[in-house]
Amino acid sequence: MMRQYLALKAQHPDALLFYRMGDFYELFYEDAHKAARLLDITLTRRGHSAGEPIPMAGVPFHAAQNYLARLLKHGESVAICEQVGDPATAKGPVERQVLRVLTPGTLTEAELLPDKAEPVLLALHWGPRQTLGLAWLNLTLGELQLAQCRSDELPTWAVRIGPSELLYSADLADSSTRELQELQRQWPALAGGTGAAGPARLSLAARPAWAFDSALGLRKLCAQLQAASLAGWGAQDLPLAHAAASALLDYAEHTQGRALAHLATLRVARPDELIELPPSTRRNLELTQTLRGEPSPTLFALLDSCQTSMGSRLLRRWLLEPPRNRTPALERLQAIGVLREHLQQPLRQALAGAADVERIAARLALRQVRPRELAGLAQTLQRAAVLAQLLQSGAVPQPARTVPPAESALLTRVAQHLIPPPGCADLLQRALLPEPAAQLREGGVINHGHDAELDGLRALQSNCDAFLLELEARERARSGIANLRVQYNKVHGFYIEITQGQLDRVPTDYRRRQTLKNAERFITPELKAFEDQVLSAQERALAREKWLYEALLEQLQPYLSALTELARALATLDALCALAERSLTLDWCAPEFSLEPGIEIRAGRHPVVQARLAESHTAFTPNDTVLGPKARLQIVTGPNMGGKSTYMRQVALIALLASMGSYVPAQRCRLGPLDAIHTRIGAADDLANAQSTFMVEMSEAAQILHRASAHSLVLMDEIGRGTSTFDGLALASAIASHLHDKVRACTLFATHYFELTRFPAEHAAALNVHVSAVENGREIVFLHQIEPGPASRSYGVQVARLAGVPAAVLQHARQLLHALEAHSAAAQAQLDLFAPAPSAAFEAAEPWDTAQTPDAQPPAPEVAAALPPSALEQAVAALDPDALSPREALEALYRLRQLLGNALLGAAPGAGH
Ligand SMILES: Nc1ncnc2c1ncn2[C@@H]1O[C@H](COP(=O)(O)OP(=O)(O)OP(=O)(O)O)[C@@H](O)[C@H]1O
Repeated sequence: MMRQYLALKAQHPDALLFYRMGDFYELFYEDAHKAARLLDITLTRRGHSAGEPIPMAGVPFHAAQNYLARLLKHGESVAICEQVGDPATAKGPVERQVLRVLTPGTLTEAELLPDKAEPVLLALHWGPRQTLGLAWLNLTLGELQLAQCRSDELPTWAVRIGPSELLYSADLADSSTRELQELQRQWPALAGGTGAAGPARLSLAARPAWAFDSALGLRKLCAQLQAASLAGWGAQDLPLAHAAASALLDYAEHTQGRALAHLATLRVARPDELIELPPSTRRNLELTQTLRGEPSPTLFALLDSCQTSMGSRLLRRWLLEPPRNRTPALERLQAIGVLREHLQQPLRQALAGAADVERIAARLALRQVRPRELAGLAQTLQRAAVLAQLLQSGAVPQPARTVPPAESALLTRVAQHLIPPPGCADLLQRALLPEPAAQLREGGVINHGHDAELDGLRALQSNCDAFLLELEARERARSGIANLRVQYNKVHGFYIEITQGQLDRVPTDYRRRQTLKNAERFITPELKAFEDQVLSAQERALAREKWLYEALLEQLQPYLSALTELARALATLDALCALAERSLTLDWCAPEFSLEPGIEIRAGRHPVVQARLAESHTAFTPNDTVLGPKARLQIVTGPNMGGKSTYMRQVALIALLASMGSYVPAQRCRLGPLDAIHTRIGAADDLANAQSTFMVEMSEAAQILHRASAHSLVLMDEIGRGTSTFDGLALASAIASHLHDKVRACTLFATHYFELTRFPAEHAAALNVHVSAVENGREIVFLHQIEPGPASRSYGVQVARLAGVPAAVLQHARQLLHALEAHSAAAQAQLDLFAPAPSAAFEAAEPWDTAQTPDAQPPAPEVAAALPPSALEQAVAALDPDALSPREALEALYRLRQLLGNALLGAAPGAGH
């Protein structure tokens, strides 16, 4: 047996081998040690090899799923080895075979996968001159994609693809191996942004160098797609990607133990087709994970009111892969518009409870589908027919003012694909019991009336009771033993039981089977013959059911592509209905797109912050944003906690929602072309990688300066904070200048450096805005309203008070602040800079209109001097100190203070100097 084990293990050196022995899967040697450690199961020993005991650990086969899920979560692969021979007839160990290899990137088992996760397998092939071929496979969707890029772009592509497992050639150059190891090490941090709900670990699997063969890859792809060339897919001239695909397909087939019948879609991914959302953006905007790594509260958690996991998975892809081309978004918006009007409710009701047809179709193709999954499919096909009808006829009460569903090309296509392939549902209903057993091995799966032979065998079993009763009556009459009983148990089969007192009346043809204390058990030739027939009927019925089930899977294969389309239509409809529902519930509006670069948002809200505030019945203050070629950079100032980050993030979230084709949390939104959303927000220390806060901050800033374009949206939150004031200020100014002058991206630049509020004075397309706050005695009240002009104060000490800093420290800080303000020449200069700008300028800002006036800047000191004197100034000028008595002087001082108080409270805007 160990020889057999070692031979099988040699074929799967990288996987843990689950070796089936009776009711257990056993692991030996190193595998046993690893499993004992990862699964917390007992390590035992069995027999000896070369004088040493063999380490062994095992898990019961009926509970294996749970253990498998845990191993896969740790990024392990598992080869499942089953007994395929008949123990009764085997000489030596029963024949065993590895029937399936479970790896993180090739899972299809619903019970081993989180509902919303999609495992992706990625293969890489390095070419000459730092080039890289990529091929990746989503086995659930049956979708294969190819791309070629520069090798230094690997992290960006990896984040976009979100693989659970990565294949590379065993003879990879050292430098590339190091790149891969680096990627694997950083993966938990990067994966936080991928939205990959799979393992946070990236499994690396080395494959033999010969598996990466370009010509072979091309042949395999053509064979898979049943085409003579890949030209139709635009994938003919991608030799590096073909080499990667060759290893990918080989590995996928190897793990599934069969060809991938359902894989019929190929796509070539281009670097510039999607709006770039770098890992930092996905993380900072908390798209699918909070900064703490939790799934909620996030934008995706708020959006996902889907009724099915297929819908949720598709919605997640829409969110994380928004295309630059606006056509898909426009189609979705149009469909949402129709659904909002009249169809959303009944469709959502019909969608609830639909089976995961996407995964079922994949598992059907791989012949791994279970009976209950097929029963679920049968029901869902009926549902899909209802949905198609609802969509096509709009068969719900139509309000007078509605657009028929046909107005949406996308809904029309969805409706067509929802019509179940003719014959498929019938076949399933005829072949399967309405509630089949969970496992085929127990029987009870195939329907009555589907197969005459099975019906005959089953009849034999069910006629059994009648026969036994009849036999019992007959034997009682023949022997004259009134309490004679015919019975059955698992160990002894059928027998006739006679109590001790009656033994002398036992007929001569009875053969003794067993002796008990008070009774004897017998068998007769007739009963024996019956037993053989019944027991073999049971076995034959089970074998027949297995055969019929296999035949059913075969009959279903031609429906695969239609089922995959139907799954996609269900997912699309579900995701669209969810977006329609959200837009109604949360009061969102349809965005418009424009060819002019820029973003215009009226009464925009941060959807997640708003939802969180709503829980405590607190209102969210909506804000406007106007960015365009003539007003492309906003310097955002204001007190800590004032709402700067919220404001900046809401702009990015609204732009992203619009780009994915969702309604947006605003009263109006117009969005120009967008190629990327870059963010530099809050420095997270990367201590594990020995990078300081400042280093992280600067490398993120560097990436943005290199990658952003005039069509990008850039959020910079407090850049330069991590170093000394002068260095930080100098860097922040230089970065803002570069973004403004060279990159020309739409930029929101939040800063606590008040010196930067002078920036707009020297840069035509920059303007100051600030979040407002008012002081009420020593209290600070945040208004969260974005207003034109720079902030006048930072309120740091007040915020520290809110945060519970001890009173003595606050008092000390206040004294220091006064001293600093009084003695610093810089502080004097700042006072002029902080004066509010004329408010009219912001109201008028209209980047779509070239005549707008971003140059509405805070008045420069010399301009201020030209203004008419204020009431306070006039009062001071009118004083004649020499002519005042001490008492009059005191009264004058009180009067001046009152005038000063009025000016500071803003009784006369613009006159506070
Ligand atoms: N528009 C708004 N309406 C209502 N509440 C808001 C709004 N914006 C922000 N808030 C509230 O204020 C809190 C602080 O906001 P935010 O983190 O954006 O401030 P900040 O100015 O970036 O602070 P800091 O400078 O300290 O980073 C938020 O958690 C939210 O509760």
